[in-house]
Amino acid sequence: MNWGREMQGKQLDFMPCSQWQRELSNSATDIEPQVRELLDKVVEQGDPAIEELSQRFDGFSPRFIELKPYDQYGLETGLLNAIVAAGKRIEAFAEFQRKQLRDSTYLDECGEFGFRYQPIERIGAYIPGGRFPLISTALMTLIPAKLAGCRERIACSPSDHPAVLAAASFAGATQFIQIGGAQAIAALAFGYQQINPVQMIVGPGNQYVNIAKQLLSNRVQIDVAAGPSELLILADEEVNQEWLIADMAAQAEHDPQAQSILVSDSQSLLNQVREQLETDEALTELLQQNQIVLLLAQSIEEMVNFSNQYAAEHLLLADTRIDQGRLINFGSLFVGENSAVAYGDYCSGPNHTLPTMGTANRSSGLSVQSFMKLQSVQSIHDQGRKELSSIGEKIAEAEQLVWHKRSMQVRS
Ligand SMILES: NC(=O)c1ccc[n+]([C@@H]2O[C@H](COP(=O)([O-])OP(=O)(O)OC[C@H]3O[C@@H](n4cnc5c(N)ncnc54)[C@H](O)[C@@H]3O)[C@@H](O)[C@H]2O)c1
Ligand SMILES: [Zn+2]
Repeated sequence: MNWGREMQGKQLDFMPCSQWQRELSNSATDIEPQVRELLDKVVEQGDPAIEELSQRFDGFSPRFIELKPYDQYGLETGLLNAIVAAGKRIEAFAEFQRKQLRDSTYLDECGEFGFRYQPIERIGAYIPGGRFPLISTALMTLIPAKLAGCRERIACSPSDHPAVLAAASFAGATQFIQIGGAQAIAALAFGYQQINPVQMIVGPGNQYVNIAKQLLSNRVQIDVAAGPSELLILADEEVNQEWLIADMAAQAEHDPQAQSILVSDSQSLLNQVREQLETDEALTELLQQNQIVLLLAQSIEEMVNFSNQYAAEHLLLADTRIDQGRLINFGSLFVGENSAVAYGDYCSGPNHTLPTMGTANRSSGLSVQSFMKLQSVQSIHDQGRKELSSIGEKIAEAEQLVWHKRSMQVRS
């Protein structure tokens, strides 16, 4: 059924949100063998393979670029100030997060037990640069890593755009390598020249980058599955339609597969939005390509349920009837129509690297915590030895692990 089209002069209903299914892209699997081959080549040949791939796909050899202070790249003042202002806000949020991550212990009759946060020592941040130099990605990946306390923070990008270098410098990259694609991910994971293999790789990228990260995820920690951008808006009749239309078009412009969905229980709102979209050729096209989707809910309840089941990367709550506490699955929640997702993309503070494709129902976006390990620490005191032996020995006996039993027995 062709929802949203006119038939014999009569508007059909909008597609009910209960019938909407997210389309899962399988295009990534097509190039997987190709990326696997590139990585195998690096495993076999090492640095020369990385150089050859960089020449083949980008026409240059990887280059270590020494970063200057961020204000020495000759950037136009307005842009430089904006990078600094955005960077400071992202840093303030990361610092706030860092402060919440407190090491902690408790004492009981057996000893002292606790946990501590430990930064991952060496991380790599991929900053895409094929199509656009992504200034904000440099800030969003490197700043939390710095605040977490990661000792080495290696930025890789095929771009040597001065704004990317300035942002990487402001964000505290300890090294910068101009290298792109799967070969950049390989260089980070296996090491390259003076670079030792990193323990974690973050940052978005095209399919070559993402598949390389996934294929190497048994060697290195990787960040969220950041697929095409998604926006879900829950709206009531009072919303500013012009603002929401701009928000939907904004997330759709990230990528031809990016998608913005508006869900409302008001058919009249959806009708008005559709009418406005259809006054513009480009916006009509987004509607026809399903990059903007308008869905009708039967009730507020259904809007909440849809949102929780869809688990959007970005969720904009533009409906004063819905309590934000009822929304449980999203990458980042934007409350109220003032809160444009574009602010979050660039400069409000919280991270823009977020889970997509429904993975927000089980995973989180990038944060200071992503760059840290949670370690447990225990210290048993004299009285505790006896107490714990009396418990553990019995279990070891049942498991027939004699030396386990013995190691407790000798202490009891
Ligand atoms: N989800 C997010 O948060 C987020 C944010 C920003 C960007 N992105 C995504 O990042 C991507 C950026 O892509 P991009 O291409 O502009 O830059 P990129 O830096 O990710 O990729 C460019 C590199 O790809 C490699 N490459 C290109 N063609 C190749 C081929 N045929 N075989 C092997 N390697 C090849 C080259 O080495 C090149 O340097 C976009 O898809 C964008 O949507 C996502
Ligand atoms: Zn965006």
